[in-house]
Amino acid sequence: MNNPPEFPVSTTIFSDICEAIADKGYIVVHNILPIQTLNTLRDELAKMELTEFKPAAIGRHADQAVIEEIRRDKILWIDHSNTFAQPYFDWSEQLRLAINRYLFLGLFDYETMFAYYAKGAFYKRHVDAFKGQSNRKLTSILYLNEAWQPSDGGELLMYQHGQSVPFQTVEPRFGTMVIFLSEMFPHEVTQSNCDRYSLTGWYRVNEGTPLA
Ligand SMILES: O=C(O)CCC(=O)C(=O)O
Ligand SMILES: [Fe+2]
Repeated sequence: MNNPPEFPVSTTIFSDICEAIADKGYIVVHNILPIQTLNTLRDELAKMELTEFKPAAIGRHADQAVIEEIRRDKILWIDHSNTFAQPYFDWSEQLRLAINRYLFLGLFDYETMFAYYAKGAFYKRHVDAFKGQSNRKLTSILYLNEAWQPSDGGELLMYQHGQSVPFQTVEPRFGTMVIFLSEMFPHEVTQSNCDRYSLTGWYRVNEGTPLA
């Protein structure tokens, strides 16, 4: 067996993530980013007018009534023009390079959005990418809810395909990140009983890259 590539000492978390993705397809990590980075993301998110958040869509063909049956979150795409998120983008880029080096996934770029679930919002069971139909390969979700309580709901439930009992429940606590292969796990967000904030990203392969 080949030795895994070496990682800089300060980034052993990347090797842990790569190993977990290779082994079981997902990982949940707590306190994943420096507290300053998390605080900045939370502060900037709080400053953004919630009116800037738009109801999320699902594919091209569903009408708004159908969408609201499936998901009630509101989203706001962010990119490099949002300079406050640079440390987050730098970290995400290091992860992309590590994954490509270790797993040869050919991740090409990264799209990311803030998601806001108001009281009562949810997202029914779905997969982020269908095999052969999407260039989304890897999903990352960073939670930014400081005083989260179990009674607040809004949990991420992860399923194996064909199973109706979740194998993993993730509480959307401040600084927790879940990373998973986008095609591999159906998942849902249970009804949130209070405001719930997250930063969701998808690593994509290049359009035109044949999907395995
Ligand atoms: O916020 C979460 O826990 C999951 C969100 C999700 O599944 C999605 O945006 O596709
Ligand atoms: Fe999803």
